[in-house]
Amino acid sequence: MGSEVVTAVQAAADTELVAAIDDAAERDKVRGADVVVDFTHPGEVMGNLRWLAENGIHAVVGTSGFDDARIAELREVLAANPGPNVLIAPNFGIAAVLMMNFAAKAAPYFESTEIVELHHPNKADAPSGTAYRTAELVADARQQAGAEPMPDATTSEIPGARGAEVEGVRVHALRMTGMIAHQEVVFGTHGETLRIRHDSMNRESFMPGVLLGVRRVAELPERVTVGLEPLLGLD
Ligand SMILES: NC(=O)C1=CN([C@@H]2O[C@H](COP(=O)(O)OP(=O)(O)OC[C@H]3O[C@@H](n4cnc5c(N)ncnc54)[C@H](OP(=O)(O)O)[C@@H]3O)[C@@H](O)[C@H]2O)C=CC1
Ligand SMILES: O=C(O)C1=N[C@H](C(=O)O)C[C@H](O)C1
Repeated sequence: MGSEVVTAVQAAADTELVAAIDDAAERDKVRGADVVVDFTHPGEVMGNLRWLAENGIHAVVGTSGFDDARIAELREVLAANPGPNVLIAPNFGIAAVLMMNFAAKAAPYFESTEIVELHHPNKADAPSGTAYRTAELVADARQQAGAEPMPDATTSEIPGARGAEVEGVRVHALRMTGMIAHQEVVFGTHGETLRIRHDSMNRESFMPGVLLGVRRVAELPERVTVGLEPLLGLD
């Protein structure tokens, strides 16, 4: 993803590349940048964001691994360092953002919702950040609608057979040679099912969203924004 960002930033007429680094020890090279784009590793990103906040640099983050606890920690870091904003996008694909938005809209109309995400086998984390965020959005929409818990009679299970549970929503992760990034949100109710599917065919597809974030992060009203939705008029 870092290489794709370098290409996209260099190709855009209104952005200039300051540096590209792949090691925390090289952070000094990005001093002077207005914005840093972070596609690193869930275990590294918080250290990077702390350093950027302390050095007054806006951050556009694609790295996965953000749960509520991390967001709360980040807000505390930013409160102690006035100035820069952080935009965290679980997925920069515009169609992926729409898929999550449509899933949240559909969720209250179905008894059951489960998420299947499919990625390349080099992915370090499971479930994907996109699946995690989708589960949060679905759970929130169901809660606001007063939905009952989803029916599930499973009493005997080989661990993992029913996937991971994120806020009551089951998430199933596949790692497959030949895949890039894909997700299907499956809804079921009496006599009807609905599937909302998103496919990323290449890594270039994330770049319009990344550039949108780079251009707009400084003007966001919140210090920490999760999701591209406000930049797309979808919030
Ligand atoms: N939001 C979105 O739309 C998308 C998000 N992602 C997410 O982005 C993340 C990265 O994905 P991907 O590019 O495929 O992963 P890669 O492992 O291919 O790349 C990560 C890079 O970050 C480097 N790195 C590790 N630590 C640091 C650090 N502290 N500072 C700077 N660089 C560092 C790694 O170096 P080294 O190899 O030497 O460790 C490596 O070059 C994942 O969490 C993934 O889920 C991916 C695609 C889209
Ligand atoms: O690692 C990836 O490839 C991707 N990571 C993000 C995620 O965890 O959701 C976004 C996209 O799915 C590609």
